Amino acid sequence: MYKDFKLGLCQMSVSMSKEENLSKAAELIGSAVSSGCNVVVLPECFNSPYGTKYFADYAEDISNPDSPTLSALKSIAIQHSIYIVGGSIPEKRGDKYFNTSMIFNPSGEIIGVHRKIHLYDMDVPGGIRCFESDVLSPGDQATIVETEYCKFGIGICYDIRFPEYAWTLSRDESVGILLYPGCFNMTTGPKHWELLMRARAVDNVVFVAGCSQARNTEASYVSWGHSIIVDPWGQHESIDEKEGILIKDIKFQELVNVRNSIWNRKHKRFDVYRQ
Ligand SMILES: NC(=O)CC(=O)C(=O)O
Repeated sequence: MYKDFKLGLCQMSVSMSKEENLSKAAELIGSAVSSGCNVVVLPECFNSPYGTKYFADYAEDISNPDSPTLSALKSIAIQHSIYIVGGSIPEKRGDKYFNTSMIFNPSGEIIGVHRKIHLYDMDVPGGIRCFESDVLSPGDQATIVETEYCKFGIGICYDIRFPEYAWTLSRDESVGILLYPGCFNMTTGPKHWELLMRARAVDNVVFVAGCSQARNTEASYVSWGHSIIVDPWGQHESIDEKEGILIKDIKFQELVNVRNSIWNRKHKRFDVYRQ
C-alpha cells in the first residue's frame, strides 16, 4: 500500500511576472530532482502574487491544455519523470474564479485538480484582513490522488484549519500524506502554521507537508514562509522564510509503527459527535 519516496517542497519567491515565476518553479524543481526527489510541491499562488486584486489578471482556463502554467508543469513533470503538486494558481472557469491546484504524474497527466474548499476570509484587528470570497468561488470536492507511493490528500492553505477535511482525506487507510500548498502571513503564520500542520499529522496519523511562498517584504501580502514536513509522531522539519527547498525521505514504516501503537483512528465515537 505504501512505497517510500523523497519529497521536496519548493519555497519559491513569487514576483509580479508570471513568466519569471514559471522559470523559477522550473529551476527549483530541477534542483529538487538533482537531490533525488520523486515528488515535488510548489506553494499556493506560485504563478501570481497572492491577493484578490491580482487573481483575475493572472487567472488561466485550465480546460485549455495550452494554458501557460498547465503546459509548463506538464513538461517539467515529463522532463524529470516526477509527480508535481502544482501549488495553486488563480483559475478562471466560466464566469467564476477559483484557487486551484493541479497534480501531475510522471507522464505529465493531470491526476487531480483541487479547488480550495474553504475560502480565506479573515479580519484580525491590527493584523491581516483578507476576503477571498470577494473574488473566488469555493471548490466542493475533497481531493485524493493515487500514486505509486501512496494516496495523497490535497488541501490548499486555509483548508488546513479544518480537521474535518483532513479526516475526510485520511480516513482512507492508503492516504499516507496530506499536502498543503500554502501562504500564511505575518499575523497568523508565527502563531498557527506549525501548530496546525503538526495537529493534523497527530490527529490523523499521517505525514503532513505545508509548502509556502518565500517571504517578500515588498509584497502587499507578506508570506510567513517556514515550509514544513511533519511525521506521524508530530515531529517536524522546516526551513526559514527565505527561498529554498525542504527535502525529506518519507518512510512509511514510521507511519505503520505509530498506527500500530496509538489507536486514535480507531477510537472515534461518531455515535457521540454532533454535526
Ligand atoms: N492564506 C490562507 O489561505 C490562510 C491563512 O493565511 C490562515 O489561515 O491564516
